[in-house]
Amino acid sequence: MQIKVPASSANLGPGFDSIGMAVSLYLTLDVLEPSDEWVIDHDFDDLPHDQSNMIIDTALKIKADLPPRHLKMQSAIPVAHGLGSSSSAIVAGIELANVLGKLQLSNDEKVAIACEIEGHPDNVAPAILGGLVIGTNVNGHFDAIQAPLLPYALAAYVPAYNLKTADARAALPTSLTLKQATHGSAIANVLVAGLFANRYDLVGELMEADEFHEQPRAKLVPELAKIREVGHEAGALATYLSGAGPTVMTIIDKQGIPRFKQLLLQAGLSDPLLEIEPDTEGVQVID
Ligand SMILES: Nc1ncnc2c1ncn2[C@@H]1O[C@H](COP(=O)(O)OP(=O)(O)O)[C@@H](O)[C@H]1O
Ligand SMILES: N[C@@H](CCOP(=O)(O)O)C(=O)O
Repeated sequence: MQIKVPASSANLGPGFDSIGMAVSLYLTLDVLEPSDEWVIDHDFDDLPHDQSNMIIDTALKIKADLPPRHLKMQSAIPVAHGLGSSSSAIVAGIELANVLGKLQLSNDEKVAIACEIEGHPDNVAPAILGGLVIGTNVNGHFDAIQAPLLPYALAAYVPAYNLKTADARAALPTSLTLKQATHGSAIANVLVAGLFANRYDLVGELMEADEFHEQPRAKLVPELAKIREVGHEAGALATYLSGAGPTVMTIIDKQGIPRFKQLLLQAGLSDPLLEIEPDTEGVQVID
């Protein structure tokens, strides 16, 4: 049996900690034979191979008496790069507990559990549900709703350096003025309305008008401003900091990507540019 989990690109600009999109990079987890101890094979130097691995740790948080298995994990999701690698591990762990423990969890239950672990829904909710998802917690429960996807391709600029989410969150202010909070929230509100009204140009403009997190994080990801400028020249709809970075996501017509890539190189930006697209399936179990 195999569990397949998509990466996720969170925030989409002003949707900080609330809006996220599943994207076509995947973690796969092969559930192999029973074992005396939990063992997970993978090729990531910095990740553990025992039950301290986030995938197994998450599964045991949900069902502590799961009998140990030999697992094999492969992932195209760069770790600590703003593409939801930690969330993909959490969601894989929830699904592992769900299947091995025969829990029959609903998607809403998976989302609620994942949000409680991660603390915010904008990676785990799209990784579970697929598509573009908007969520938050209210009165002690998390809820997430899918919104229409933008009919565009995605180009993810992936700098070589890592940026742990915790470090990028430490760069944020602890408070905002009422004016900043209400205006930043209003921008996100109109972005969501624009998604349902197919007002793509307005959505693109609002995606680049975040007032919560991109400015204080700009010093950690100096490429963002330049990529956004090059994106405008290439006719992209929008460019935003993917999650906590350093990945920078550009929403662009597929046929515009080659010229975008060429303009980035001319601007001295030569790190990998991944041509991806939204994922619409979310977490899958493949027998
Ligand atoms: N495939 C994986 N398997 C197990 N743990 C993982 C995996 N991917 C990420 N993690 C855990 O998540 C941490 C990175 O989380 P974070 O800083 O939030 O980065 P990201 O922006 O990629 O989510 C890693 O240090 C590791 O502990
Ligand atoms: N809203 C969070 C999103 C973190 O996403 P990740 O892919 O970097 O884990 C934040 O911006 O801190």
